[in-house]
Amino acid sequence: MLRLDGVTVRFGDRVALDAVGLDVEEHHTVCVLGPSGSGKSTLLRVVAGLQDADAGRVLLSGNDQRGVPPHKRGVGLMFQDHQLFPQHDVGGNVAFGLRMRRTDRREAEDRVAELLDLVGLPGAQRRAVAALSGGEQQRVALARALAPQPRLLMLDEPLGQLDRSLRERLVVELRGLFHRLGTTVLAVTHDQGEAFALADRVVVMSEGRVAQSGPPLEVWQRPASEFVARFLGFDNVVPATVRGEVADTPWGKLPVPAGTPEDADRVLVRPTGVRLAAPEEGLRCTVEARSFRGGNGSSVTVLLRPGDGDGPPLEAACTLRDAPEEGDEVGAVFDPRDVVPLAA
Ligand SMILES: Nc1ncnc2c1ncn2[C@@H]1O[C@H](COP(=O)(O)OP(=O)(O)OP(=O)(O)O)[C@@H](O)[C@H]1O
Repeated sequence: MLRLDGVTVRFGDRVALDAVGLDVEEHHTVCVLGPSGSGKSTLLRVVAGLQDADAGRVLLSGNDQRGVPPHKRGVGLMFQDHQLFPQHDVGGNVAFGLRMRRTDRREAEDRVAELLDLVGLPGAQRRAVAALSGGEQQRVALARALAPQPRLLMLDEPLGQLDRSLRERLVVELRGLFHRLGTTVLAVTHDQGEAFALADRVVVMSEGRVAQSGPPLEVWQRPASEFVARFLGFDNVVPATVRGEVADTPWGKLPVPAGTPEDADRVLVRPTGVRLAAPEEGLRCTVEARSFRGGNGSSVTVLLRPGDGDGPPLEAACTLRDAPEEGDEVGAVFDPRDVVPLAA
């Protein structure tokens, strides 16, 4: 459906996109994830035709889009701040794209009603947009973007402005909606939770390049680099020398999976892979801090200071019931399944 091939965009001497390659399959949702300034919005703008590429090609259904104006690309774009028209009511907003295409009035009314049902705002046609909550405005913006039935729907921080509980609910609803409609979606977000919940595939960007791309679970389980690991919130990353099934690290010799390439020069230890045992077992540590994370497992993150005090701190995850107190001495035992070698 969509292919980017070596797309480069420069602003003066700043490279916003650096030879980006990306594929979005029909009916799939792809989420582009990355820190501020990594080039996410520029990527959407290039696909929409709002920004020219300095090099490379954008193909939609196999056709090079060079020179094709935005309104002829058949893509829908929903921006971060949803930009509803305050002078129009909800129905007028949703019907906007249909009016532009001179859709028959009766047909447009039916389509608007159908879309408002879909986004959970049945019968809201005559309501003023200013009188809607943030979440309701977001739904109207979504209905408006879906109305002209774009072959590709692009969302820029679709849930950016909303509070956490509403976002978590909407993300589940959106995923269901896109699956039912068979919509092909390219979304941009800096929120990894949102990306992982919404996407069939995530693309992590760093400084205008694709740092990693793959199914959410794969990226989560096997971050390709220290950058991706840290961006996903993993802080247990240390230098390592790999020999066979052992990595030599500041936390001692850690088990790594068989077949780990010896050019791996650091390892990530997922906090869930650090088991807390008696001090004489494993790496001796002092509990420096603990913070309650909530959630169903009542999880606690425990910050450990290894014995001699000069090694890097180590994070462990455990349940509230098993959490040691600050100042306790414990032994850290590493589970090889949660030790992830990172490529140089
Ligand atoms: N019109 C412009 N003129 C000059 N530089 C620009 C322009 N648009 C973007 N940039 C620069 O290009 C880089 C990528 O910007 P972009 O907006 O694509 O990042 P982003 O990942 O979407 O960031 P954010 O999450 O903050 O929206 C940034 O360094 C930005 O400053």
